[in-house]
Amino acid sequence: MATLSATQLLPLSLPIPSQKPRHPHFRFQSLNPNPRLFSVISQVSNFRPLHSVLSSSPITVDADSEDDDVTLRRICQSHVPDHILCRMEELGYVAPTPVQRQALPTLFSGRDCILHAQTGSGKTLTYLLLIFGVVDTQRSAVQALIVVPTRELGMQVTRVARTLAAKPKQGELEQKACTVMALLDGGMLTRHKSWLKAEPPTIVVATIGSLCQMLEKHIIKLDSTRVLVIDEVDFMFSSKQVSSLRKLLTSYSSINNRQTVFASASIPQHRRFLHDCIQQKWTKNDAIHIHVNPVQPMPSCLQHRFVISDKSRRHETLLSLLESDAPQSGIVFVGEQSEKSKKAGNAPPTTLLIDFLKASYKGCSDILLLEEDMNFNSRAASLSEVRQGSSYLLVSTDIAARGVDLPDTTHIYNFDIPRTAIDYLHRAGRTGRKPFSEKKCTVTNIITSEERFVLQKYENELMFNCQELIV
Ligand SMILES: Nc1ncnc2c1ncn2[C@@H]1O[C@H](COP(=O)(O)OP(=O)(O)OP(=O)(O)O)[C@@H](O)[C@H]1O
Repeated sequence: MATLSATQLLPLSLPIPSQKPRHPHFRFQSLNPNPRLFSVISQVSNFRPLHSVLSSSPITVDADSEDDDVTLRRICQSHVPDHILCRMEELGYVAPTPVQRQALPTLFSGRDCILHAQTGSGKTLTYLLLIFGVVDTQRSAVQALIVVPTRELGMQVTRVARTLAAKPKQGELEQKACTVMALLDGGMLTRHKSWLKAEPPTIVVATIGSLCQMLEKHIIKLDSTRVLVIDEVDFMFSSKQVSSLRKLLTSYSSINNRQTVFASASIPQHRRFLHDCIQQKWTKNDAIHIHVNPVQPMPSCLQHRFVISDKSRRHETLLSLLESDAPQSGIVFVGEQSEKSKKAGNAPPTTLLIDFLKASYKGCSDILLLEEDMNFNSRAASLSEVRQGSSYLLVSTDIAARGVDLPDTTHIYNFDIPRTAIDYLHRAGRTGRKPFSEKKCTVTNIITSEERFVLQKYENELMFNCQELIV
């Protein structure tokens, strides 16, 4: 069966970070920079999974059963309507990913949950299955709310939800189809207002700005909301909109009426976060942290490389990398333009790079740009072109680093080194997104010799090895 040894369910009685962990196994939660310890951790935790020694945890998760053949249908059977399960299988979701296997039974039990699992591990389907299990499509009210950081991620989640919720075939069921509204920055809020007034959708996928506008004007009501999901929760709490988020969690809806789910591949200081969730009443007291594969924060199918290049020669270095890799589909991440450079009237680095690639790289006809400064329509056009194309090269800022699911991406290039290890994890996680595939995907960093120590720091924090490549 799949190794579930690293699965760790943290119960309420967690030590807050300033305290010494109550149980020595808690040390496995931290990202240990020592690669030797990595194997020790695996062995020890194999020997004694944490949740098996924590008798205070009232939840037994089915996912740890010795059943290799467990299917998503079996896990969801008595919770999710059959037509959703059929649709799910038609879409190819048959076997559960580790996070689905581990989290769904807990979610169906009604507990608030922090879903903490690798990029591309299937967290979206996990919380959507919970939602489909809870909502009653006969009722005309917003019963589930999913909050996302960007319009791009919102469109993607909406698309998956709508695909799963596709109207049951005629005569099959008398059930009304589940309606899904995308209430996202850059959308036509007047149209949404009329829709919300006429017949509220069952599920709303929203960015916090647009949502709060609707809440302040009392156009959207959350009294009937039974599930609230905050996706990319660590990013949301570190964004400028944190006060709106707090308000949403405590004033606009109440923990007693809803089940709260937080999801991300990175939750720094997760024990403190869980503690805060309970203290601040963002979740109920028995909220649980489900951490899948904590000893390996990034998918194992990723190969990491670096190339040392002079700043002034990075365009040429990237070009020779592309020519030798000939990637089927890739994303090139470029850092944001500094304020100083903007004030000096310089062209953005993304524009300079895309112009260079269009003029000199012949390996791909679809070279596209995605960045914050583009208008929403152009951003949507870029992404939909990328989704339709069989081969693409997307030049993007970190706007594409969180949540965006382009499963065919085989290569990531960090043209500029990410600012933090967490940014590295999310950029790298735009590839290796086929849960049951063994196919290797590549992450390549173009760095200066001075930046080598920064990359080394990320390697230690995220426990991966980066091989030097000479071009
Ligand atoms: N059970 C499954 N079987 C096959 N594919 C799956 C399954 N669950 C999810 N997927 C696919 O895995 C990919 C990644 O899923 P998803 O976008 O939910 O990842 P995520 O965990 O939210 O990642 P991130 O942290 O990067 O946002 C998607 O293309 C999705 O269709």
